[in-house]
Amino acid sequence: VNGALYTHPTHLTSKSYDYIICLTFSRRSAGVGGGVVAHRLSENPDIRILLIEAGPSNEGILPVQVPLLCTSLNPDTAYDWNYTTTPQTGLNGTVLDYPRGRLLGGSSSINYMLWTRGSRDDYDRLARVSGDAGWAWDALVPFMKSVETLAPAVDGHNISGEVDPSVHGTSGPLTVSMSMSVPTDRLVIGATQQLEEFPFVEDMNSGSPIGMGYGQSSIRNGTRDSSATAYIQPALARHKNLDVLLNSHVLRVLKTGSVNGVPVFRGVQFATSANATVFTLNAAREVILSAGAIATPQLLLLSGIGNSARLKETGIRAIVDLPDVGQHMQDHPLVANIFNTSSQDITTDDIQRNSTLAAEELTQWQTSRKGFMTMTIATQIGWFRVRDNSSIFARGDPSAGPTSPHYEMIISDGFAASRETFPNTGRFFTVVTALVSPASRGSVTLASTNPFDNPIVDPNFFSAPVDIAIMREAIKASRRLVSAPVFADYITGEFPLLAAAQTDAEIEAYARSYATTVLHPVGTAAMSAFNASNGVVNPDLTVKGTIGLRVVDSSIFPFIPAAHTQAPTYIIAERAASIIASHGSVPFTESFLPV
Ligand SMILES: Cc1cc2nc3c(=O)[nH]c(=O)nc-3n(C[C@H](O)[C@H](O)[C@H](O)COP(=O)(O)OP(=O)(O)OC[C@H]3O[C@@H](n4cnc5c(N)ncnc54)[C@H](O)[C@@H]3O)c2cc1C
Repeated sequence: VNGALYTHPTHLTSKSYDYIICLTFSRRSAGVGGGVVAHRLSENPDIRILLIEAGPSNEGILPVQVPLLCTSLNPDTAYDWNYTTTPQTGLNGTVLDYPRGRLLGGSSSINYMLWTRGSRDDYDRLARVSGDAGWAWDALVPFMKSVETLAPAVDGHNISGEVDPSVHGTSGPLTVSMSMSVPTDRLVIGATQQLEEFPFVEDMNSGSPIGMGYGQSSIRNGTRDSSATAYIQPALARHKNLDVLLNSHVLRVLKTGSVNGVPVFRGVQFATSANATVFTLNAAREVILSAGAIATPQLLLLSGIGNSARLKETGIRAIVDLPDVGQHMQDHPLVANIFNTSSQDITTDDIQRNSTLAAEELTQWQTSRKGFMTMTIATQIGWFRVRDNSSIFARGDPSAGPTSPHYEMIISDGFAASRETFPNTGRFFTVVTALVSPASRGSVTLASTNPFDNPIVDPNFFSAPVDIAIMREAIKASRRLVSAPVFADYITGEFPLLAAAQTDAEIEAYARSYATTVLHPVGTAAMSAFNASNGVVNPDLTVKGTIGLRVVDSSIFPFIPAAHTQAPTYIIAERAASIIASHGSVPFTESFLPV
């Protein structure tokens, strides 16, 4: 009993599907959002599901499997959409690479695997904004747990006190595990005991993340776990009602009729390349867009769903006037603060420089799934708030509430900067500071009506004054962290770029010169209440003003969670799958009206 994986549209043996998922629908489908939904829906043998992915399979690609090789998957690779941003005014006009995964599993097949859910207040705000109590933290805990199986650390070290098993799942499809131990663990945790400002947090996935704690990652047995490996492939192996079509680029969704004047969108157009044959399929029940926060708004706009006036200017027939499509984009900017060290231990810096050592580590990974290759980019992660009465909040505090941080520290036992040159000698310690509750808003808009042209991506970093002010405070905090007595013999100085930034103005200039993105776009198809005049999707994730069309991916967050965004996306996709499968009390039934 198994589903089928097709590599070309002409190979499809069926033309009849209840649900067509244009990647990311989670649990037995592709991308994070798409994979989860496909997996869950395929548990019902009475419905047929087709998942369409633009990219190739995730299988047999070594850097996709080996955690430490994750950074080699972008930019400009065959598995990356290779988007770039507009020149960022807040970053002195810099154009940033903007990777997104283009293979089965989507960005979860190329990401850095950090596993963070966000805070209680993040989800309670989502519930408030959407008017649906089902999106609140307490209501979502069962879905959070249903994603995960918590596993022991890859090196077998005792993880008691590093994670709270009671907040985790024990039988979900995706494995969450702790990294191997490294010598700097003792220093970072020591600093939490010496400096009140940086308390230790046993488990940052409990809803109250404030503090510094051990990082958790989507890694199973030293190998990347993704929506492809955890959701799609197991569903294909178990259920014959799921088909996956690879190498097929969805061009747009099509209006297939209307009910009482409401347009029905159950058609999907796709092609293998720009000049190839265009195929069309209709879903009996729904089309689910799970193409991620860049491609989902692009597909909606190409389908005539967006700001009607602007669509007409572009030459696209406007069908549904939803001005918020592609607007309100949010992302997390980061600055990598590098410190020189006196380290006498082998670190990832040595592996980066020494190809013989790297080859030995890879051999060790291949034979035993142990060693440095099982590590991702962080050992510890910290989540902190600027004090509430700070003058930088004169125009309001952008965080979701007291359990939500303003900034994050990602600790790396090595040189972890993408916009600075890796020196030939020396060992380093990096405190990446990321702005996790930003007030800036950007956009995704069409560059042309050609679905194969990349859209215009503008995260608009640091356009809100409070954002650069929080980043400045975060950078200062990184200095205070490494000034803890426990680091005295270890940190020997600051990397020159950081060292030169001393006054507030210099620190802000340093941030604008060296900031890049954590790659967490959201908000471009934002959820709002059923009766709201703004927003793109309803609380059940159906697209407003349509029948038969839903979005399940990271674009639906109206506010960016103060977290790395894969876990939040798996979580919303789990609930979405449950809403779809149960046809709940929500007005989902409209989607079943005959066309
Ligand atoms: C390099 C990188 C590192 C990251 N690191 C982390 C991390 O450590 N921790 C974390 O929590 N998050 C991380 N993220 C973010 C995280 O991976 C995303 O938030 C998450 O994958 C979003 O899921 P999604 O379903 O919205 O979109 P995606 O996972 O991007 O899936 C979208 C899917 O749709 C497909 N698609 C797009 N357009 C079309 C089309 N027209 N036709 C057919 N298919 C299409 C894509 O190929 C892809 O498979 C990282 C992201 C990147 C890119």
